[in-house]
Amino acid sequence: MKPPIILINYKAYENSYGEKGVEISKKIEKVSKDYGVPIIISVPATMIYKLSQILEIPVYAQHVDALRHGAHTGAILPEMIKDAGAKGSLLNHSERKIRLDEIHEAVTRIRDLGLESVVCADSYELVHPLALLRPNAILIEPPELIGSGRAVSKEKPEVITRAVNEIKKVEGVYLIAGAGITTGEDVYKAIELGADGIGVASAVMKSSTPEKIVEDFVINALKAIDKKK
Ligand SMILES: O=C(CO)COP(=O)(O)O
Repeated sequence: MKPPIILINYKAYENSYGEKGVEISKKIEKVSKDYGVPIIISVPATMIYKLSQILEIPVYAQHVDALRHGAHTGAILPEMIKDAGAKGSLLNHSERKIRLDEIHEAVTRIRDLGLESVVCADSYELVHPLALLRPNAILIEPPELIGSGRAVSKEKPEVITRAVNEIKKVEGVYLIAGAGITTGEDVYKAIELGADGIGVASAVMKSSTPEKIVEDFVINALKAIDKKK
């Protein structure tokens, strides 16, 4: 059975960068190693190099610009995140949306560079069309539940089940679910509903004991996967 996918999006929370960013990342890596479960962290662009140097878990960017080398002030190109040590990037997050043609270009360039992409979808209807672009995974997240503490798996389980049906139309693309994931039970439920894993931000980034939250998520993800066997 393949391991669950756990993606922690640091966003721009206070402990997403600097010494605090290093500290939380080391704690997350320890849980990943203790349980043998890969945990992806998507970090601010300024932290990619530093964290890639000291960690073995996959470090992702939170966004890339689908642009080529040239006169683009402030741009973050796929080549730049690769050079900094990133293994991949999130794309099209609700808080950082890009156009469909930009998603297509970014996914293709990221793949050509040997990196991975996780494309966010804010409704299940977009899961199939976005999966046709062949990212590594789609992250389904109803925007109204993001940061709410009300988990998609409990509040809108039908979004996950419908997204799971959509992803089946395309082979080899994983489906992960996020928005409001707070407890181990939320994680268990998401995987029970058919997701390959979860995406999370605030429950981890705003916790005073993030390692305990992540451990609880991992234990429950493993339990849910085990039950599916
Ligand atoms: O946007 C998210 C992950 O990308 C989810 O955010 P929350 O876990 O804070 O709801």
